[in-house]
Amino acid sequence: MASFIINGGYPLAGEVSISGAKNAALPILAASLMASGEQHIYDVPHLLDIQVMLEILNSIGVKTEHQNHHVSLDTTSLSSTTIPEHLMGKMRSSIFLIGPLLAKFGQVTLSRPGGCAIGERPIDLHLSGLRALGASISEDSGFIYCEAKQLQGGRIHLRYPSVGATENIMMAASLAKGTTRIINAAREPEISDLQRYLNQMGARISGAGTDTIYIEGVPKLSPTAYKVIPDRIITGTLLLAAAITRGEIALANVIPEHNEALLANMEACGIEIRTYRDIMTLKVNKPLKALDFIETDPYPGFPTDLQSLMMAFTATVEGTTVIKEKVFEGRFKHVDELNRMGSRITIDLNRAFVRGVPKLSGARVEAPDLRAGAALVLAGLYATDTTIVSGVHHIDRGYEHLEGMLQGIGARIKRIHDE
Ligand SMILES: CC(=O)N[C@H]1[C@@H](OP(=O)(O)OP(=O)(O)OC[C@H]2O[C@@H](n3ccc(=O)[nH]c3=O)[C@H](O)[C@@H]2O)O[C@H](CO)[C@@H](O)[C@@H]1O
Ligand SMILES: C=C(OP(=O)(O)O)C(=O)O
Repeated sequence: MASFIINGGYPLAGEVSISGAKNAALPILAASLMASGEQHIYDVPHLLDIQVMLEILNSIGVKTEHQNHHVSLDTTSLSSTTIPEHLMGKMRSSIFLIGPLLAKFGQVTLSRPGGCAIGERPIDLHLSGLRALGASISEDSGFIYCEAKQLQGGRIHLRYPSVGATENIMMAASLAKGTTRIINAAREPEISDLQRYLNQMGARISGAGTDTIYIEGVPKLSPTAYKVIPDRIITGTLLLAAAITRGEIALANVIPEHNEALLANMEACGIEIRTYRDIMTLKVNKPLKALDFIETDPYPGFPTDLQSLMMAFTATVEGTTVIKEKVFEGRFKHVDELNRMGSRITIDLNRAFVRGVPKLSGARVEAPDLRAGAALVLAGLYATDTTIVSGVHHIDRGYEHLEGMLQGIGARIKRIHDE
C-alpha cells in the first residue's frame, strides 16, 4: 500500500501534456474484441484500470502488449466468453465486456462489476438495453448468463443517460441485424470517441454527442489502429491544482470544448483561462470569489468526476459555494477528510455548503475513492506543512504517476510504500 507525502504552499508553474482518457480507452479496448486480428490503440494511459482490462482480455485468450502508451492486441486466439469473477470485481468497467462478447460470440458469462464505492451503481440499464436487442439474460448465484444467436436492432429509450449503458448498447448494436435507435443517450465526449473507433472498424453509427444515436448493424467489424482522446478529467484536475495553489500553468494536448462547464465556473471565480487550439493556459492574478451554486449533471453539465476537486478548490476561496451532487449518491466521502485539514464544509443530503477558509493545515487523510483521493492531494498542495494521503491505489486507478506529473510543475510530493 502506498501513500503520498505532500509539503504544501508552493504555487504550481510549468507545462504538462495531457495523456489519453481512461474513460475512452476502457470501452474501446473492450470493443476491440469484436474484430478478429491484430489492432493498435494509441495514447492508452498506464493506469490500474487499464491493466485490469488487459488482464481480462488475456484471461479469455487475447494477446496484449502495453508499451509507451501503445496497446497492441491480437484477438485471433480468443478462446473463452467467461470473465473470471475476481477480475469482474476489480473495477466497474469490466461490465464493458458484456456487449461486445454477446454481439460477436452470441454468449457471455460474467458477474457483477466492482469499482469505487461512490454509490449503488446498478447495471439495469445495460441489461434492459441488451434484452431490447433480443438477448436472453438470467442471473444465478451471482453469475449473469447472456445468450443471443443473433442480436436484432431495436428502439431503446434510456430512463437516464447512462454513459456505460449507452456505450454497451452501441457496441452490441454494431453487430446486430437491422437498425437500433438509442433515445436519451449520454452525450459525453468518450461516447463520440467510441463512435469514431467503431466506425473506423466498419460500424455504421451516427448521432453520438447528441441525445439520439443511430446504429445500423453490420455483419462484421475489422481491426484498425486508433488514438484515444485526451483525458478531460486529468485536464480539469491540473487546472484545479494550479488554481488551488494560485499558480500558472500551460496544458498541451487538450480539447477545450470538453471542459466548458469547468472553465465557465473557474472563470466566474476570477481565474484567467485562455485556450488556443489544443493548448490551455491558466493564471491566477487577482483575488478569487466563491461561486453561488454548482450542480453535477450528465455532459455537457458539470462532471461528477470533478466535483470533489472543485470542492477542494472552493474550500480555499472566500465566500460560500453550494455544490450539489446529482449523479452518484455516495460522492461526498472527501468532505470529512477535507474538514480534518481545516476546511468548513457541511452536508445536507446531496448538497455541500463550502465556506472558504484562508488556510488549510496538513493532516493524515485517507483517499476513499479515485477522485476524492485526488481532491485530498490538491488540498495537500495548498495546505501549510505536511499532508499524508494514504489509499493511493484508488488514485492510481485513474492517474498515471500523479506525483511525477505534479513534481514536474513544482509540487513537493513523493510516494512512500507503507509497511
Ligand atoms: C468508465 C467510465 O466512463 N466511467 C464514468 C461513467 O461511469 P458509468 O458509466 O458507470 O456512469 P453512468 O452514467 O452509467 O451512471 C450515472 C447514473 O446512472 C445510474 N445508473 C447507471 C447504469 C444503470 O444501469 N443504472 C443506473 O441507475 C448510476 O447509478 C448513476 O447514478 O460515467 C460517470 C458519470 O459521468 C463517471 O463518473 C464515470 O467516471
Ligand atoms: C468513477 C470513475 O470511474 P469508474 O466509472 O471507472 O469507476 C471516475 O473515473 O471518476
